[in-house]
Amino acid sequence: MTDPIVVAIDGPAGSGKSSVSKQVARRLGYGYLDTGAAYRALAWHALEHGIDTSDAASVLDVSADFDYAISLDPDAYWVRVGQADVTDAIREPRVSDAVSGVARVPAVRQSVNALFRALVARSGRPGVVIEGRDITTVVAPDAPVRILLTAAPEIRAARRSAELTTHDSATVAAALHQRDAADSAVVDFLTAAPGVEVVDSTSLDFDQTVDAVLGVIRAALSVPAVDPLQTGA
Ligand SMILES: Nc1ncnc2c1ncn2[C@@H]1O[C@H](COP(=O)(O)OP(=O)(O)OP(=O)(O)O)[C@@H](O)[C@H]1O
Ligand SMILES: Nc1ccn([C@@H]2O[C@H](COP(=O)(O)O)[C@@H](O)[C@H]2O)c(=O)n1
Repeated sequence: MTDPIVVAIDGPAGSGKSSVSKQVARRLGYGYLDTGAAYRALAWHALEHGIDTSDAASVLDVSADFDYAISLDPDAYWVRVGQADVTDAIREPRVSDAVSGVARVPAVRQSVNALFRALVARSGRPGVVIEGRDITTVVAPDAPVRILLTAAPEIRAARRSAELTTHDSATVAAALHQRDAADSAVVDFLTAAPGVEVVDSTSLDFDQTVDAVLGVIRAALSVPAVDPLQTGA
């Protein structure tokens, strides 16, 4: 079997990476791999064990019994740690606040990156849209399609705030920007590496952003502008 086509997408928090990538994967019949979910699940696992995620040695310790699984099906997305379905739990603000500590541990990054490559290779799909922070530069630097998905910081904060209606918008915005600052000290996802196409969704709605990303993919892969899923054929 041939290796799947890899569409690599990076970007800051709230730029639309997961929602847009999932929809793009659906439209192309590709798999969808959310790499942030692995870091979030490990942060959740560490919190369950009462670990301080800013302590790298403790994070490494707890990662030894981290039994992680994720679905690459964009229509049936789930994340598990052992027998626990953590799909929703890993989106909680307490996990978002803790995740950067986990993600800055080099041994953790190496281990999850190897897992991501293995998941893509055995996906059984013609292609996989894989999104995160270092996909275009570290995980899949040779991918035929590499995109940096951005949006103005205040727009990203407003979109995230609209999702987390139980939290006040200033708190949500501060947490999002703080996470970006911590994460960007580890990997650069704010500037496009050479050969990476920028899609700025600041003044695009969701469907327009999906179309813009599909346009970049089609141009890179020389795929016709009309696909069967889009026309309902
Ligand atoms: N172009 C867009 N216009 C309007 N809303 C959008 C657009 N793109 C994404 N959204 C919405 O913004 C919110 C954040 O998007 P999403 O969760 O996909 O971002 P993300 O980059 O994966 O964030 P994080 O890195 O924090 O997980 C979602 O509610 C999503 O539906
Ligand atoms: N390739 C990646 C992906 C994610 N991270 C870290 O995980 C956190 C959660 O990611 P989301 O995409 O779900 O927001 C993120 O804040 C990073 O700390 C990463 O380091 N590399």
